[in-house]
Amino acid sequence: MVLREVVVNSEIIEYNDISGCYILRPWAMEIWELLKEFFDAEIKKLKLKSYYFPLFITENVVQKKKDHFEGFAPEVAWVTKTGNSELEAPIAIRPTSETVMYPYFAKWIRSHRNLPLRCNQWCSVVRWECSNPIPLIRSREFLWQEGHTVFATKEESDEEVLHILELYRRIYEEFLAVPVSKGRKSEVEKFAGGLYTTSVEAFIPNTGRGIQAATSNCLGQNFAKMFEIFFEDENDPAQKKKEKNKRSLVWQNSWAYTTRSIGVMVMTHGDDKGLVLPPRVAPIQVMVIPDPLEDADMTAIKEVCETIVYTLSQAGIRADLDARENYTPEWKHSHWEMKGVPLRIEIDVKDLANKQVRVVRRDNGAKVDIPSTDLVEHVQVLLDRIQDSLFETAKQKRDACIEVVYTWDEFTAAVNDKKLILAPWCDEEEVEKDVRARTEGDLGSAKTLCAPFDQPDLVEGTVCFASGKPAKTWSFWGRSY
Ligand SMILES: O=C1CCCN[C@@H]1CCCn1cnc2cc(F)c(Cl)cc2c1=O
Ligand SMILES: [Mg+2]
Repeated sequence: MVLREVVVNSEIIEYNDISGCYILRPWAMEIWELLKEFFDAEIKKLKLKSYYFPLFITENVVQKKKDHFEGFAPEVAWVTKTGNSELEAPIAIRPTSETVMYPYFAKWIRSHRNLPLRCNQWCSVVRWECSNPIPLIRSREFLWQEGHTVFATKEESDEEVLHILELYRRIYEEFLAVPVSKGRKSEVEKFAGGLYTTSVEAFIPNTGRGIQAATSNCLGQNFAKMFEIFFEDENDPAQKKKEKNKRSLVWQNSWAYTTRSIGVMVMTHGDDKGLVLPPRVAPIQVMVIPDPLEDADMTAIKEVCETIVYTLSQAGIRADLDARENYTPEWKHSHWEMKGVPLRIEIDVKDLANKQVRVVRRDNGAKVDIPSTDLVEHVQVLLDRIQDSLFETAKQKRDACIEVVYTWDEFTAAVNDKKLILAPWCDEEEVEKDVRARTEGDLGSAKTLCAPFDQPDLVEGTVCFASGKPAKTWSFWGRSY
């Protein structure tokens, strides 16, 4: 089932009249909140502080940095009037918050005692992209967190970039059960204003496209120069000798993940019955459904169901009961399968008599009768097994798509076979641009996804698949979202 159908049928998304804008319904927001709960707790351990900066950016601020943002100008949405009166100067809606935040970082940072400054905000951003919108994957407004941190030294900055990247890997692999590759973006793909960009990259086997899952940038001192963010570093011996107020430029990072993560999960695990939710992000992990025969004692069955829901909930399992009388059990089974609920518990009079329940797994359809005595342990074991099985299955599928190539012909064949390509590369920008040009097609061109930190051996003398020059690094290539 295609993404658009799954997200609507599973009640994750409702389409809205503005193209590229979507309503996130509870089934999406509860997943987002489970991810946020984990990530926010982790960054609070790193002493990140919560901020909220304005949605609006004055034109002169955006124009002042226009050289930096010139490539993005077409995506910026502007407010030009209120009521019937034109605004004197148009106001931009934030597509990202560097230009909103950094003038204040410059104001707030005077000495090294103000450092590190660690700012995170949970908000939405607007990017009026014109390429075809895809719910959750490419929308004109999306939810994200954006972390913006400021350090006195490059070492602190480098270390945090990787710490945050590991949190993003955990979000995908431990919660969404999506395998991702950590790596470094090429000079062409990196955040233009930064020093280097690291990312976690996912891959969608069905479409054969890579997708950037989250990004963690080291900005170096580039934005410090642009926004004049200095600090007086009494510890710097050089400053002792020179004039008192010799100041140093700060080192900065910025990092984000978005509601795109939910879309990647849907595409990774969905099947022809609809959504398949990894238990750790399932708003409901177990749905209890009474399965009465005609003249069954409904009250007795319902009581048992309510006790089961209560017992599971007390154990911290997100369980619910669907005892609606206006729907048949069969309707309910397919409804909750469509919504991807990991486990279904069916109760009928036979189960009542045998003091057991029937548990059905959403991921592989397995049915098992378990005693209603040690139900909690059984259910928790099953949920953990589903979580691991979804990840392992997705990892095998993704790994089966990886193709190692050494020549141009092997490369183009692999692109057409919708593979995730691993190729030795000379790491030259011009060569990457050339590959993109030469692979242009109606399905889009191939580009670098990342140079994985986990590098295979690069045998001496290996040449770049595209240029024939000495290869410097292995890189993932492919079509992408
Ligand atoms: O990736 C992150 C982590 C969180 C904070 N931001 C950076 C860079 C974002 C790049 N980027 C991405 N998209 C943009 C769209 C725009 F319209 C404008 Cl004006 C700027 C940008 C832009 O800078
Ligand atoms: Mg963009």
